[in-house]
Amino acid sequence: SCCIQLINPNTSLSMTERILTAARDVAAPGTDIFAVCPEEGAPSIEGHFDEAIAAIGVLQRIKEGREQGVDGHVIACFGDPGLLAARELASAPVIGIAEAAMHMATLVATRFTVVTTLPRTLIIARHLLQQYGFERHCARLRAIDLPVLSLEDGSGLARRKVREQCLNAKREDGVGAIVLGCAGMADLALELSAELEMPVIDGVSAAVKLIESLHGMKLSTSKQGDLDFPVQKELSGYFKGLN
Ligand SMILES: O=C(O)C[C@H]1NC(=O)NC1=O
Repeated sequence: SCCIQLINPNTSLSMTERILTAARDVAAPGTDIFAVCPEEGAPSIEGHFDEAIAAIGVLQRIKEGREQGVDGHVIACFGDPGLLAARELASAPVIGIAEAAMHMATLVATRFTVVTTLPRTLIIARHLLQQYGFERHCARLRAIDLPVLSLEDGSGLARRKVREQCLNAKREDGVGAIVLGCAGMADLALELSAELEMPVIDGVSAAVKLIESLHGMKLSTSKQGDLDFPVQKELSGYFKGLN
């Protein structure tokens, strides 16, 4: 069996619930998944400032998950905030949903488009493409120009905008796959894949399956080199219990 800690780095409980549902829908029979979010922080993550804030909450939860002995951690925010810091702190594998979705896209298509929320967050996806080495695989970055929490407002507007951008990508971008650039879009992947007749990939599902694969291969985060546990030192104030 495999126990996965799903971390929503933003503090919106409704989003955490929806992310957990999407994860459980694809989990293998022997996989248990539970979801957490930071006690304090940003209700949505829409830029560099929000990412910095969120990373601290992610690290807090990573430490708790390590102490609970989880078999893997998913950082369920498309910016993968705190990913490498989390890997230093963790024993088990840590997978971000952006890297997971991008990897899966390269396995089923030669090029993909990313569809995310606010245009100002496109640079974050661009930075990740550079960091992960996927720049040449990504043909286009698109945004629906709505805030992250518009995916939670029940109006259906965000879903319609995501569908619109996916149709544009299929028609214009010359890509074989689409990556959904927000954890809050997780529940749209299957219906859009069916309607567009092409892989529309959600990072939450992708990350869960990658953790299961790593677990099955008995692979954990390497402690050889730069992802070793953090250098021991006296951390003060809020950070006291982090190391
Ligand atoms: O950058 C985005 O649009 C998506 C990112 N923000 C957030 O609060 N959860 C996410 O997946």
